[in-house]
Amino acid sequence: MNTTPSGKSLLSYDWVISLIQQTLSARPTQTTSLCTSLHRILREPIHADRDLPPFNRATMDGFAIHSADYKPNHPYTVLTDLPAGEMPSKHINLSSGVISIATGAAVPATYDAVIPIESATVHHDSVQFHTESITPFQNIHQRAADATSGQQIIPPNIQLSPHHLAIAASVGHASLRTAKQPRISIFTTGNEVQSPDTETAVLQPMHIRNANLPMLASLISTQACHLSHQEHLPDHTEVMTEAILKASHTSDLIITAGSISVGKHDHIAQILEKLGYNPVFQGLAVQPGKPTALFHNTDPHAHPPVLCLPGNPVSALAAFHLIAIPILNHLQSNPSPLPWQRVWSTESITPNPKREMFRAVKFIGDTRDQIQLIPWHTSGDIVHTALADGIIRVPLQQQSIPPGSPLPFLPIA
Ligand SMILES: Nc1nc2c(c(=O)[nH]1)N[C@H]1C(S)=C(S)[C@@H](COP(=O)(O)OP(=O)(O)OC[C@H]3O[C@@H](n4cnc5c(N)ncnc54)[C@H](O)[C@@H]3O)O[C@H]1N2
Ligand code: MOO
Repeated sequence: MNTTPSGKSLLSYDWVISLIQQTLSARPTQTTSLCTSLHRILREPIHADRDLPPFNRATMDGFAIHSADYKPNHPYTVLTDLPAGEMPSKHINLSSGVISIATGAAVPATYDAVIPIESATVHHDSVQFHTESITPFQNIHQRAADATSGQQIIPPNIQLSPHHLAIAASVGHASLRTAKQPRISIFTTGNEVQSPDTETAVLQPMHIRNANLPMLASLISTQACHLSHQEHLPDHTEVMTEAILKASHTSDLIITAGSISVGKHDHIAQILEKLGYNPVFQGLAVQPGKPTALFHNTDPHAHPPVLCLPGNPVSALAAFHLIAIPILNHLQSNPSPLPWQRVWSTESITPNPKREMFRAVKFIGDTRDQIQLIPWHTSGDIVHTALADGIIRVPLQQQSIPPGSPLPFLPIA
């Protein structure tokens, strides 16, 4: 049976994703100013407050004309010049000639076409055009062509990009209703793990430097959330308990790395259980990332969920992409799926028949859909990811996967 050493069954990755969706609740809604709304999840539909464009907009600098009156090389009187943002004087009889018009100006109702300046020869207040014929509404972006007043133009629950802010601004939203971003605390663990700035000469032979803290903190910065705290903890239950309790006040999710396997010095699960936490899942049939666990508390208002990533840096990297990002998306009701894409293997791959394998790969050639495995030296080897473009998902199966087979690929941040 596919179990952890403590006898619990390992859950499939897909099952764990559905458990996340069933167990965690989405964050509340708040109002954010337009300029602070970038990358947040929109929680309201945005409607056009008037027709878009609101008037027949000239799309070229040139001359506004009534198309039915058009004759090539005929001299037309230029009645006035119309810059964007202005109206022609009411005293001008527009049907007695054409007007010079700027891109972005509202074309008066008398006219239904704009001839670009490049097709015109101007002589004082007279103009002739060289084009053979013109068509109604040429070079005019017609009123309501983009949206009619009241029409929904951005649906709710999408992640806001700069162009969404442009759309919202154009219909008069100086602020938006968005999902509150989760505040995240990160803890790495381990007495052997020293600060990255420890000098080589000072580092003990049995010590290593902290690779996970900068990696996880920067991964958080790629997501729509707020890093409220980051700290390295020794393998000391009281210190770890205190730190987790303290972070509970300022976090909507706590992420730990390490100390979650089955060894004597792996304390996190027992600490969480003493604090009233229960596992949502603990142990996945994946490699790397097997010990990954999610705990939630019987008192979720006082104690945020805790996601425990394995300490091995490649496991933490993979589990962040595979598990933490779906959790962060779910907390904000961001329905975006992970950006899996299909790639083709250029070599034969031997799957793990008990655990779905996730492996670092790099693209071969320019098409970015042919991949090569990067040799794997255990999940402790972060060095092998240096040239990785992403990870592939290798299905659970006995038979080897022949070259040319399609596989799901997830880019790494
Ligand atoms: N008897 C068993 N032992 C292990 C099992 C198992 O099923 N039975 N699972 C293995 C797997 S798979 C993994 S993954 C690791 C995960 O263990 P932990 O999450 O408890 O992590 P640690 O033991 O604390 O550390 C593992 C490894 O990673 C290094 N590490 C930890 N933190 C950092 C850091 N911040 N920066 C760099 N490297 C770090 C640590 O020194 C260890 O070498 O358990 C297996 N064992
Ligand atoms: O799950 Mo561990 O992350 O396989 O090495």
